Amino acid sequence: MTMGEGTAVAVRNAYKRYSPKAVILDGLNMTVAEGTIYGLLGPSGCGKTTLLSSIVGMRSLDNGTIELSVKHKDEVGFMPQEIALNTEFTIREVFHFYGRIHSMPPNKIDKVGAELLKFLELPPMDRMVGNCSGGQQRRISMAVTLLHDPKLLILDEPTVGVDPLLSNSIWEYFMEIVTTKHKTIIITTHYIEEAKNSNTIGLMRGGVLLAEEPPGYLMEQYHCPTLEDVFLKLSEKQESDVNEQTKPYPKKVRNEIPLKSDGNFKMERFKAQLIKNFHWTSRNLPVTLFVVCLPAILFVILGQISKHKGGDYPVSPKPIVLVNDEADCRNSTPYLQLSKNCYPTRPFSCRYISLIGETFGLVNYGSLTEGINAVKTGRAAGVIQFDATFSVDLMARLKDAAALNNKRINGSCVHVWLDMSEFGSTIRSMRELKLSIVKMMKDVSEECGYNRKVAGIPMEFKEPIYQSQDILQAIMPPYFNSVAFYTTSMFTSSAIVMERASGLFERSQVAGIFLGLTITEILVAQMVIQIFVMNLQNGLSFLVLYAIFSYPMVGSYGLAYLDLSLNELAGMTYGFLLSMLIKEEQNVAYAGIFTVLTLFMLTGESNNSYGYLIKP
Ligand SMILES: Nc1ncnc2c1ncn2[C@@H]1O[C@H](COP(=O)(O)OP(=O)(O)OP(=O)(O)O)[C@@H](O)[C@H]1O
Repeated sequence: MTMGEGTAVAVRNAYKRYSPKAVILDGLNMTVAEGTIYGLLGPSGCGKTTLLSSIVGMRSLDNGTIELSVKHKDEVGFMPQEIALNTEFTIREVFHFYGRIHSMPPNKIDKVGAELLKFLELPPMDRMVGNCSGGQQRRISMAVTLLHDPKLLILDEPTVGVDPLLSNSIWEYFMEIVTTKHKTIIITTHYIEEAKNSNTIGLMRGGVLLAEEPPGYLMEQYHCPTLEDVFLKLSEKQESDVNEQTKPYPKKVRNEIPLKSDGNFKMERFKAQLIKNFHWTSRNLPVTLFVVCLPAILFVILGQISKHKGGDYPVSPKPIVLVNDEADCRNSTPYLQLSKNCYPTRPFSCRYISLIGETFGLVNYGSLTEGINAVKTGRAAGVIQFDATFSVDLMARLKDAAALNNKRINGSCVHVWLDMSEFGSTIRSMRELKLSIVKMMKDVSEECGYNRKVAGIPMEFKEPIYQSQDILQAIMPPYFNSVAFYTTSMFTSSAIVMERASGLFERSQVAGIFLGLTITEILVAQMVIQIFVMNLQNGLSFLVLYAIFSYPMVGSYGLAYLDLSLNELAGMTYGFLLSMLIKEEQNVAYAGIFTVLTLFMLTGESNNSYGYLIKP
């Protein structure tokens, strides 16, 4: 198809549907002459926005063609129905963002911006967009559309919420720029009266244009005093003309977006996006601080624990109940003769109690039932019970375990019942209890002339090759990585999703950002900010971990930092992916939580603590 001379927009045989039953454009034809105002009228939901967004290349038709006399995105000004502005920005910042995208020099942006401000009766430049009224925000949106003086203006309901006087002067302005500057304007409005000022009216209904003529001509031809009456008449005619034979919906074909932008990467657009991201980051200080400080705060908490408890999880603050049927260790230290050469001075149960007394709070109970009851009612963390023959049986076990019957083997055991509901503290308790019994047996063996090592379990853990046996040190890298991955992915995805939610993408798409080639600009600009925030986060965390809490660095600081940064890069990439796949902000957050929990639970990051259980 070739467009006729003097035609600004030609839509031919346009088909579009969102579902097989909801056909929005049904073979629509539209012709907009250059240097005219085209008023597109039709009932709510008839597809006006769908048509306009197809013209500017935000949506693609299923079938049909669109041709424009302008070829470049810079030559189009699109005002979407939503306000589509960053509410955390001042009016000046908004003007400069869009001005830069269109390669306007800053002084020109200020000059034109000031004129538009005056004409559209807007508040001062330094007012936050979010602090402007709804009507003012719409007018800022219109100012942004007019700022770069585009040849083709596409305005979706520009005069909603504007008082009649101002609305009148806006229309006068439109008529003036059409005449003096040969601009072309397509406008949708619900106020049919004001549409009379258009050069051409397109009446849209049922996926087609019922008529496309000058308003005066329409009223005259259909003998109607108002455009509403014309519309009513044509609608009735359309109803009666309905052809029972429904024509098949054409096959979907790939349509070229009619507008092009300047290559893959344009410095001015990149700078605009970067400055905008920087403003966004500084204006959303709580989010930024959350991202920067979260790992450091976690490390302060973990660091406090490790400082007080020798680098381990603390044991429960609740006491452990002792039920000692062998001896009352508080009153006497009875002499104990176990063999001819061996005279340990105290019963083994008392020696063991002394050892564990350094770590646990202990309380003596008379019976096992009472002790168990104390645990069940939350007054104690566990019960330890010794049989009356504990020392004798344990000594016999040391000398010749193979000769013992079950009763004596049982009598040589420390019986332990623990409340396992507090996982972190319980694994520490189990470890302490096990280490103490091994230590006591080794001491006794030595005292009785045996080799110390015989008393231990036949396994010896040497210095770890990687990581530490200290649980808090061992869990730190995976914790750090998980938090860093989560915060970077959330920071990236929420920045993009929030921008999309406010409709900014729609407008910037037309201005040349996003879609097609210039996604590079968005990615790079986001990466620059993200890397800045990431380094703040890492620097603060390293300071807390290694300078304040003096955590040992087993490897190299450089490699640890690099590892963390790569992990954050993965987080950032994942954040981009989430923001492309998911539209709603809160769903992105849910997806992020789901991912991190899944990674944490299934990839072994949390398994450090399980591994700890089997260490002696
Ligand atoms: N992305 C989408 N997915 C599914 N349906 C959609 C989508 N966008 C629009 N629609 C539907 O398509 C129809 C046309 O919508 P459109 O926004 O183009 O109408 P409109 O004429 O601009 O309406 P209004 O005057 O109220 O703004 C509506 O029924 C709308 O619900």
